[in-house]
Amino acid sequence: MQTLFINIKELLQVREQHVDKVAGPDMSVLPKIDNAFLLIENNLIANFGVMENCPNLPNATIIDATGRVILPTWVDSHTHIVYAGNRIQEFVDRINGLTYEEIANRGGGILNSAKKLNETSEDEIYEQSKIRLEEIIQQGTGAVEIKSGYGLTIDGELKMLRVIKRLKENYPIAIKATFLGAHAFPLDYKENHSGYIDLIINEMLPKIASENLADYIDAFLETGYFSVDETIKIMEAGKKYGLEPKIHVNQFTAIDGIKACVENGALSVDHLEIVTDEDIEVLKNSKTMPVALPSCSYFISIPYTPARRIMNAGLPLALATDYNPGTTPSGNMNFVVATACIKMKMTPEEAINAATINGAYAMGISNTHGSITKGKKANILLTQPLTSYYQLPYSFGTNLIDKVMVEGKFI
Ligand SMILES: N=CN[C@@H](CCC(=O)O)C(=O)O
Ligand SMILES: [Zn+2]
Repeated sequence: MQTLFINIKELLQVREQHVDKVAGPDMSVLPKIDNAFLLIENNLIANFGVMENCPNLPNATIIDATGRVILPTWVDSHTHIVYAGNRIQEFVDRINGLTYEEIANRGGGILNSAKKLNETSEDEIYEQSKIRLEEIIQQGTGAVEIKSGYGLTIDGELKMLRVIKRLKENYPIAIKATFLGAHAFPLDYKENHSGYIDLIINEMLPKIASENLADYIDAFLETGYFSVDETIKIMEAGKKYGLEPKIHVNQFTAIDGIKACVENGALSVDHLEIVTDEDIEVLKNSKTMPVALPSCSYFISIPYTPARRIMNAGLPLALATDYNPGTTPSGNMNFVVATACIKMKMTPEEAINAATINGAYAMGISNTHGSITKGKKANILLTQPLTSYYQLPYSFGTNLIDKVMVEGKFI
């Protein structure tokens, strides 16, 4: 089956040669073709170029994209979309002056979600979560990483990961599962951290590995949550089962966690709202992708990740949503890209690179996703007619996505 898009106003993120990520000054380069064609064959990108070279294909389905922009679907490398219920009351409590930390100290926060999750059946969690997955696909996300971490019990964590597995089986987009048992210490282990870490390492991980339920391992490395040494233990244990680390770090405090993550070969370090010069130094010459989550900064009023400092140091940067019930009840990558431009002063080119090819790197799929490259998955966004792609972040409150194609099929 062939689909041929013709007269595309701007075809973005065109990479003739494979790149797995872009860093430093290269982030400001977003290769594009004006007045382009794009040929999809079955589920793959088969060809593209300027309209003068457009092939004549009488059997193809022709789509006239006059005035419209086409780009790869967003790659959201950090979410927690499998959860039960919501935390709307905490949202109002924060408006009334409580901080995220104060709410957590009162038994709210992650423990509040864990209580709800453990009281909810797997089927019900699946039903609630699939609504969010369907929503983000319509908003243009074509690949997503989903974490556990609201179980904090053996059964709860397994339940979450089985829901993620069902989502993987039932939806066409690429999904990676991350085991986040080390998200918070359950109340029973408040004074017995080593007991909970033993539970993760000796009970949860072997079961998860035997059912092949996770691709990555995560921990919330933060003051008041998991220390550097505790996180190192978790990362080392995960790696023994083939789970590469992707770690929550430097959200509220900088405690040399990034160094530990880099030394343990983390694929990504995520949040980075508070970053020291030493943190930036250790990321240089590493394979670790820094990931910024601007919707989280927006929603709970914490600093934005210093994108310019990171990119000026020659580093790459990815953007993701962090969709979760506590700090970011939104999975809209269009909003993430716009907020990165408006609040983090990323250029549209940098933000789109961060939300496509670098996001793909941060979920280990840049061979197949994140750019318009021959042989990659036919995952593309067709916009409404636009002045130019600058309108994507500029008209930040307007839905400019007309159609989403995943693996060659419109969703
Ligand atoms: N910071 C840690 N985890 C989530 C929030 C978890 C929650 O509050 O439910 C995050 O990435 O923001
Ligand atoms: Zn998160």
